[in-house]
Amino acid sequence: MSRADYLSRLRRRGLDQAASKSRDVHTLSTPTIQALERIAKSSGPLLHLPDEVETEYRLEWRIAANHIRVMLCILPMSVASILVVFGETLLGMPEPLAQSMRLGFFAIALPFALIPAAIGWLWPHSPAAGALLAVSGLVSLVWMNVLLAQGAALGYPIHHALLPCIPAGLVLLSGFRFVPVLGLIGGYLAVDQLAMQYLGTPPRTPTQWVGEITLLAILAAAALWMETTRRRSWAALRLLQLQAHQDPLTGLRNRRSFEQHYDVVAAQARRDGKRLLFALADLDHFKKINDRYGHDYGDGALSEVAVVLSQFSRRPLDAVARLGGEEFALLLYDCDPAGAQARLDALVDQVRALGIDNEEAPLGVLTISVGGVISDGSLPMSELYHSADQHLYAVKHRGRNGARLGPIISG
Ligand SMILES: Nc1nc2c(ncn2[C@@H]2O[C@H](COP(=O)(O)OP(=O)(O)OP(=O)(O)O)[C@@H](O)[C@H]2O)c(=O)[nH]1
Repeated sequence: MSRADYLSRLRRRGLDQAASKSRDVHTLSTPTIQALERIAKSSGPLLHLPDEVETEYRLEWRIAANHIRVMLCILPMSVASILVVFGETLLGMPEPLAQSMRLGFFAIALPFALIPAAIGWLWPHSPAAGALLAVSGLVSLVWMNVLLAQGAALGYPIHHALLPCIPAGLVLLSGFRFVPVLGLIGGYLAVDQLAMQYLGTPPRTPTQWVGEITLLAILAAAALWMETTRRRSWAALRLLQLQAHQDPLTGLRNRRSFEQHYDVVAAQARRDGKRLLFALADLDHFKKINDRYGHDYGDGALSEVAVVLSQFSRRPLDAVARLGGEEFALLLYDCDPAGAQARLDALVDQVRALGIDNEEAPLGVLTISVGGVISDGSLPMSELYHSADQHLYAVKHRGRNGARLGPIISG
């Protein structure tokens, strides 16, 4: 089964949630890492993140900004509802205008603000809330223009300054994202022109125009600045995250990242009644390599073994890590004993087949010893580690270059 097929099957079963919870923070391509490094140091505007991480950035931002966006939808609407309900008494509005205001507010503005707020609350991953808010802003703008025209006809002029409050609010709700903000400003100006032409909104004075255009330009500049700063900090944070979870020599997960991943995978295995393979792999006579060929050669050997190991981690919930020194760990989700034994044997064969010189070792090449256990996810990783280590020790004891799989263990 190809990786794409497997991913779509996972999605159907809802496992992708677990995979994304334990996001493979260390698996970014070298060009992406280099681009992130450039962005983190750059002082230029509008930094474009590499495609590999752009979606991740947007998703994280959408989720992080969600609560505040929901609050921003609800709070101004609550204040506006008071003004709208008591418009006649508080603002001395003529009755027909107050009536249209109430109608427009409860039929258009309020639902158009509350529905996106609810969508954002219930489905924070979805981009629908943002899109709906933009539509809601434009519809509210048309409604405001109708009120302006009606106010002028009734001799109760409503100030034009109320109009740019709508794009200003939307810019805030968009989290000052530059491209959507430009779209909003364009939409605002278009609705404005159409309203003047077809709804009879009174034209602005030149000073009003200057004020309005200046405000829109300030909003656009603020969005550009915020978006650039945010992208730069995100790139720096992503690099830090990468370093905190990655072994610098081999690029594999480090122990911390592996332990976090194990917790997620174990919980998923318990939920789905699946088994997982946990294996410890330790290079044989590695000290002889360092002593005979030097530390750099040893480092190269570790990197090559890491490449072999990473090929055994094919599914989204699988993982491979360098726990320290010449010790590696492998975690395979949904693995039965026969499959597990076959993979561990293949690992041993493939490391030996690398043919990395180790003249002072019995076989003349670098080999690996592996101890593994299968569990149902009910045990903490420390117990699997302890058990796998005993099997690994047994392999070392009986001459190395082999794999031993223990019986299934559970809590
Ligand atoms: N080159 C290099 N060597 C490392 C690194 N980390 C640990 N080592 C070396 O790995 C060697 C481990 O030696 P031992 O623990 O005696 O294990 P071994 O020689 O592989 O013997 P067995 O495990 O019993 O087969 C030591 O010489 C460490 O210095 C590293 O990052 N790079």
